[in-house]
Amino acid sequence: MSEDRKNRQKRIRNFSIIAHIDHGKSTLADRILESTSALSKREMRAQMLDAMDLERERGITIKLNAVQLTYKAKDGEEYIFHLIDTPGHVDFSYEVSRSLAACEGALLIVDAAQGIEAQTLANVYLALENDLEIIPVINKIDLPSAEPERVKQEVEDVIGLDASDAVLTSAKSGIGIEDVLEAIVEKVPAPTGDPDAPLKALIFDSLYDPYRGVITYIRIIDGTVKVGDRIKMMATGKVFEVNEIGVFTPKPVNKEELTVGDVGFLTAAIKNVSDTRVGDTITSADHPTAEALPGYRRMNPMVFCGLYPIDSNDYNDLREALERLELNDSSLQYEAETSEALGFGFRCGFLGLLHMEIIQERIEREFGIDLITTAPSVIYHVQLGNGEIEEIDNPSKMPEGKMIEQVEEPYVKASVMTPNDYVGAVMELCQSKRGEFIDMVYLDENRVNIIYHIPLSEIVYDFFDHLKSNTKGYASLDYELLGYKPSKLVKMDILLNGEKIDALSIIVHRDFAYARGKAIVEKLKELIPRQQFEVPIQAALGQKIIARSTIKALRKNVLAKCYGGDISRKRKLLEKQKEGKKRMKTVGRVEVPQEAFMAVLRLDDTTNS
Ligand SMILES: Nc1nc2c(ncn2[C@@H]2O[C@H](COP(=O)(O)OP(=O)(O)OP(=O)(O)O)[C@@H](O)[C@H]2O)c(=O)[nH]1
Repeated sequence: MSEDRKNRQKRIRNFSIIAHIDHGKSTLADRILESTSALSKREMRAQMLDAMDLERERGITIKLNAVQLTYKAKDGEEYIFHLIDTPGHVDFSYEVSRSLAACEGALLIVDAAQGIEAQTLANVYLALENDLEIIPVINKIDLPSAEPERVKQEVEDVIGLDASDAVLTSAKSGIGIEDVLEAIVEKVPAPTGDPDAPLKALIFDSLYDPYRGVITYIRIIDGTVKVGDRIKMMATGKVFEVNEIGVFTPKPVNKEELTVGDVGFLTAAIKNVSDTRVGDTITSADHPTAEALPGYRRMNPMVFCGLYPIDSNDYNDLREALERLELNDSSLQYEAETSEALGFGFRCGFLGLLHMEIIQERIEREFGIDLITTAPSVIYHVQLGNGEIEEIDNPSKMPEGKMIEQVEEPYVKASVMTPNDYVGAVMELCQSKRGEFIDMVYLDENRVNIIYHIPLSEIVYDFFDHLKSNTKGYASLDYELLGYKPSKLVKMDILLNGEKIDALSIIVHRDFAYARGKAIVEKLKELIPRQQFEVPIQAALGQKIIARSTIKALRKNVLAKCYGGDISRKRKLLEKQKEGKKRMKTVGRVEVPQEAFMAVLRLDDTTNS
């Protein structure tokens, strides 16, 4: 038995595909699935690995997936592949690292026309950190603008990888797919663990299923696990009995055992997702291993915002929705908060803006709850006169100005790769976002990597959108947290009808406060519909009003037309009004639409200049 396992182990290859967004990762994964006949053509829906609707719509990959495939190689042997999917967006690099820890190799896809982009490099570093064998794949060679030789050279010069035998593919037209499969067999090392040693399995993801409890996605590093075994979670010491074991092909298929090198799933009537921490080690309860795997470093959310139900009766449903989402997404954080303006809601922490938007959309779609979201904020470190340091993730909680000694904000190191022609545009954008120029490195005669230190708060909102539009989509961005630096920051309050609206407060740089305040009150004037009465909008620093505009009163009352007579007509009109109010929240006496809460940050280019 043990011999069989060892023989089988030699034929296992565990790998991920890493790429910059849109370089063809999903398309290549589809081709690999097709040609290892995991699915019949008919079953094969486009982009099978991107299972969730949202992912398909947005064309991005969020959740990790692991598929077992079999491939009959040219040497006549049948190999077992585990393809572990990774997300491609900059917000999710932590999840990339998680899946890479379950692999021995990675296919590095580079677009033959575009060459290396910011996340190509970022992903390579993650793969190197995990000691993976990297196989360069130059994709989209069918494009007229493809320059595979130039891109190979770039891979050698910029990444320092030997690209002489890089695989050339067109995932779209199916060219080079067999070469990719053969390269996996030849270059990715087989797993090295011992099938007879005590069990050591890495949890790289988990998912809550209402019927089966928590489903953990595992990679076996040492030992073997069978149905009926008693297993122990090393972080919590909790013991469970294994109910089900299996692999995804991509359909779930139950198995009797998983052994060294296998990547699959396990259920054990685990009701509480906190018992299966991603990165934890599962071992045998009866023959435990002495040492757990190193695990993952915990990723802290970087962006925070308030989520409030429009209908306050939905509060409990919103709590439930967040609980459910957290089960499958350990990087989501939330805690209850109250706002004078918006009532009861939650302060939530996200990895980035895209993560935030995805969660928000899922709550609205999957749970049917209409939300008001407040403008996202980063965490500020506020040093008080008495030496204490407070961490502030909600601008309205900023202490009074006179108590503050100093405010620090998080900075990131941003690298922007761009064609030469847009260097000016990129630098202008970075400067306008309070960026500090650090370095500029030529990748080849036409492409540059520009490094800036920029406050995270300036990056999170619309930096990426501006970058794309200022460079016609050619520039790419990657960033990592640098640390905290002192800044001249102040809280700006917004008053509607004389009342301070806590959910609209923001933290701004003092030098930009006046321009920003002016722009915000003008924008709010456009966004907030006219009411029955005049509504002044003011921006204030402390007690001092720095900008003001006024929404004029509505001239006509819709009901006035009804002459008090026909009651059903009156009701209809009221219904109609209600429809129009869907995404509004009454704040004090003023009805404020969702867009207004975002408008404090999403302002056009002019605000920082
Ligand atoms: N011409 C050409 N287009 C390709 C090729 N491979 C992928 N594409 C196209 O490139 C676009 C992006 O491909 P995806 O496979 O979705 O890219 P991805 O890297 O998975 O993107 P994310 O999932 O968003 O990270 C799609 O429109 C594909 O049809 C190729 O070999 N040639």
